Amino acid sequence: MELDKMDENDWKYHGEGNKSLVVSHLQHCRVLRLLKFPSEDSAHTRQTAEQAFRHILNIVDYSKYVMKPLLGEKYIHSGEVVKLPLDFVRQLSLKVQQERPELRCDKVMDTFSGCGLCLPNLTQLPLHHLRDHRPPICVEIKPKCGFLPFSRHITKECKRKVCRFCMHQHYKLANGKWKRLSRYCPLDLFSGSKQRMYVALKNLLEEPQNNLKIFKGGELIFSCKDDAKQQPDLNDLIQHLWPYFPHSNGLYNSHQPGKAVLNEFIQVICSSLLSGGDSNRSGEPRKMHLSESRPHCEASPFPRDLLRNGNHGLPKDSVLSKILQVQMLDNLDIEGIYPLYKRVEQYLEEFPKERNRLQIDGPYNESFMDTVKNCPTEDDGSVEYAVGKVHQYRVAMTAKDCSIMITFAPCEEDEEHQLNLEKPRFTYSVSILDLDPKPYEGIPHQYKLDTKIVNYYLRSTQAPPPSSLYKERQECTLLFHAV
Ligand SMILES: O=P(O)(O)O[C@@H]1[C@@H](OP(=O)(O)O)[C@H](OP(=O)(O)O)[C@H](O)[C@H](OP(=O)(O)O)[C@H]1OP(=O)(O)O
Ligand SMILES: Nc1ncnc2c1ncn2[C@@H]1O[C@H](COP(=O)(O)OP(=O)(O)OP(=O)(O)O)[C@@H](O)[C@H]1O
Repeated sequence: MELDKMDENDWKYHGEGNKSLVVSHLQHCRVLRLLKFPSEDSAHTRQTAEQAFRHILNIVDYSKYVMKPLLGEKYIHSGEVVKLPLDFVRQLSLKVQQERPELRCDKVMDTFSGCGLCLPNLTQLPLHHLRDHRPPICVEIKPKCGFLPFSRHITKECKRKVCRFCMHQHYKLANGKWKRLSRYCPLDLFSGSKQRMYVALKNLLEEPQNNLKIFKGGELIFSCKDDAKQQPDLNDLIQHLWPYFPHSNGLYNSHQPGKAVLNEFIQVICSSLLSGGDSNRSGEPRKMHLSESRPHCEASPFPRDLLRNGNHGLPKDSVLSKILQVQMLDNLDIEGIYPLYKRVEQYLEEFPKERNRLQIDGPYNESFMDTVKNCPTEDDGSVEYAVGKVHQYRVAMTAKDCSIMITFAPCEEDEEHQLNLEKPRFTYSVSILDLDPKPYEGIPHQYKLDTKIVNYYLRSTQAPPPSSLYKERQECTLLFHAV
């Protein structure tokens, strides 16, 4: 890719989140990730190219020196910062505008700094794997927080029983962010039990929201609809998946062949999420167990009587286990972190120059990583302890908001990295993306949001219904029983 010969016609819109917009190259397996800003915020126009460059460099350093050592080399692609011609970025911004979903248009692409991040296109597989005519399928999952908080600082008992994702659903529905509740529960996905993972993935397929996207040959084929009222088309997905699971025709006596295809598809996803674990002497994968946290969320639709105390847990080096371990660096919960944040703030008010030494805004290097790894377990009242815990919390927040990309394609018998399934065989790769640092200044917002989510959940699930509704409830108990 020659940076001085960039042509917007070589790129197309690929996707976006809250903070960045991604375009993919038409020929090469590359994407460009460009930052976005609130459209009403003209302040970013004053951000110098130098500051923007530093910002993106911080993102790369954080991925390289903090997240990579914690999550494992093999899952992370940190990318490189590139300086792009301003004219190219402006033309690109105009070109992609019509493709952007309406709900993301509250922000505009950064067309001022000329800085971007160049990464491998993870929805594709490197060419040498592609001996088959069927293009790779890529499943992107944003799993969110996979454990129940266990901190002694928690003041609301429900946080120990119902996971943040399930509680947050009620708040999102009330705010109009989504039109239907998702039945996905992260604790099921992170359980390591194939049954529970199956249910979690099935629920993601039924209501993907922003937690599931599927690509075929790099093109998005399944996600939440732009019009949130519409449900995604599972039949359409099945049509796309048929050629990858041809023998599923024979399963289920062909009564529900579509169901068999989805069933196999889910199994492939489960296997890749659980793969990568090393084995102990008897060949059994080493497991990670959640000793500190209750392993089941009371709001999950998974039937309680099917919960067994079997030896589940996640294989130790699997992508899910790696992410969960980093998420669990948040062992004080926001309720325990907020007072420590205030301790740091007070200290910085007195000694503003200490901000750099304490690496509040980076740089994200080995020394930052040392503070994260070697933070004392007991509070000695020092600012160092407070900063260490705040750093750990922010790292955990990144892991709670990252995405996993599983890309697989049919392969030939002798290829490495095969999923260990009877038939068919796939070559696959698993990566973790969106590993940006979460801002230190975001902590007060997190504290308020946590209170809102919990209070809203308690009000919406425990409040006595309005009197007229109550009458109806008594008359039709069968229809209105609590879920
Ligand atoms: O707070 P949450 O759990 O709602 O997470 C936010 C995400 O919402 P979600 O609940 O996944 O739909 C949110 O995602 P969406 O914009 O809703 O797709 C962002 O990922 C946000 O991170 P950032 O501010 O862009 O760095 C996320 O904010 P952080 O809390 O990770 O900073
Ligand atoms: N390296 C990559 N290869 C392929 N697709 C990518 C890559 N990086 C990002 N994408 C796509 O672009 C989308 C947006 O990217 P990303 O999640 O990094 O945005 P974000 O704005 O940081 O997200 P968030 O809303 O979580 O803050 C992703 O959901 C994914 O589909």
